[in-house]
Amino acid sequence: MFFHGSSKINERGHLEIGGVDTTDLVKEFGTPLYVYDVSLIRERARGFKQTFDQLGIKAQVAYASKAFSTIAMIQLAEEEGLSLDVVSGGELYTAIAAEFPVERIHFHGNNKSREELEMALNYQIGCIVVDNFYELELLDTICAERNQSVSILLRVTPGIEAHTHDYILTGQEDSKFGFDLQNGQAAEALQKAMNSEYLDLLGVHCHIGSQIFETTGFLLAARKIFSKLHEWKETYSFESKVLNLGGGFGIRYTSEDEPIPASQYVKEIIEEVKKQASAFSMSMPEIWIEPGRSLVGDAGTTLYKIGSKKDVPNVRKYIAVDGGMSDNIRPALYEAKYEAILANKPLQPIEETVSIAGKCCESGDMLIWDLPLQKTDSDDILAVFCTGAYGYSMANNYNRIPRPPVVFVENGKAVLVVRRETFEDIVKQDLPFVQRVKS
Ligand SMILES: Cc1ncc(COP(=O)(O)O)c(C=O)c1O
Ligand SMILES: N[C@@H](CCCC[NH3+])C(=O)O
Repeated sequence: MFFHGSSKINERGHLEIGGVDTTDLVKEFGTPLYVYDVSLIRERARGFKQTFDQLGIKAQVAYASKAFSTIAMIQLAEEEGLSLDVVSGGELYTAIAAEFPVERIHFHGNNKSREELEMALNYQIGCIVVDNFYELELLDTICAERNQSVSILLRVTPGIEAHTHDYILTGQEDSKFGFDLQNGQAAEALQKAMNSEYLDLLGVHCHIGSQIFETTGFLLAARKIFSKLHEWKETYSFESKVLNLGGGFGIRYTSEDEPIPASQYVKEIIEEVKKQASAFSMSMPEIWIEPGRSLVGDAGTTLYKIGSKKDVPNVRKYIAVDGGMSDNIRPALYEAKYEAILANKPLQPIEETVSIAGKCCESGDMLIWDLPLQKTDSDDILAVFCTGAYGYSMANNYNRIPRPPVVFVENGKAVLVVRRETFEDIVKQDLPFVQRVKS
């Protein structure tokens, strides 16, 4: 079993995170419960930033807030000097509610609405990452109506098949995202942006996918982009001030995963960009990256209570917990794998192999298949590791299950940063169809 960050087994023989006993967390906040190890998030953020600083490279490390967007998390990103990537009006609203410095906010998305673009312009955020011709024209029109300029990047698709799950690939030619680099669309977008009175084109952006374990894809993307940038310099006298290479750095969900350290991704990317810049006699652009998962993924642990069991003799033993695909849809969506232990008795000998089921009304609502575990009793606490990215942010109310609360732990203190949803919250938006007359 691999323990992340400050997670360890304490003298009471319980799982402890951030200096707080998880059984105490359960007593205070109930289950299911998302627990975040704040010092691990800080460590990850500093790791990225320090690598750029040590190598003297002008950079922005933007937290891709889609991985886990809450006011507290955005405040933490601000404290750590990160920039912020948002992909919707809701994520932008959260950033504004957290009073995140607007000049460090970058707005992504393949179908931003007029309202969302206007919201970004109202707040005068740092940069809009333009994804397609529709958006390019719409943004230009809105800016002209308001006589307001805005900094933009163009999202390009370099035609790279990174090695990851198909659903989280984004840099390939057949993708809904970005302007194709090879077929002339990116060059057409470049000219349109350069001809606009209101769009200040800072450079290009690309994001090749998520949960990527090798640097090859990033380096290949940098090479392809540079060769285009060189062409664009010769043809259009365009020089990219910024090169944003996105996020996607892989993390260790299970002991089979072997991610490389964040610093290595960054060092290799920098080396390649330097090499390309010098080969084409171009000036070194500012490098931006957008990690999401690698900042928060392994800092999150979900605590569940064990409930019902079902033995299918000679086949499998199902053990159900009080959450499931409503708080972690990743196993159902991507066949994502997780590791888990019993937080209240992790030192007891492993006695059986069980499969952890959620409580939703779906056969596919399975959190972990074939997990070696201690003998369980009802009310034992199951801790599933590495749920910090795309867990809470993709949580839903399927079966009208309230979303769990989020607790930040650090230096022996626990702070509730998202309260548990209630049944009242769940019906809050509902309106009656039939008006009941009170007698
Ligand atoms: C444009 C963009 N930037 C950054 C990210 C963050 O990716 P990850 O969480 O894998 O670092 C994503 C998600 O894949 C993305 O689409
Ligand atoms: N939501 C995905 C990653 C997609 C990232 C967004 N472009 C996951 O849980 O792994």
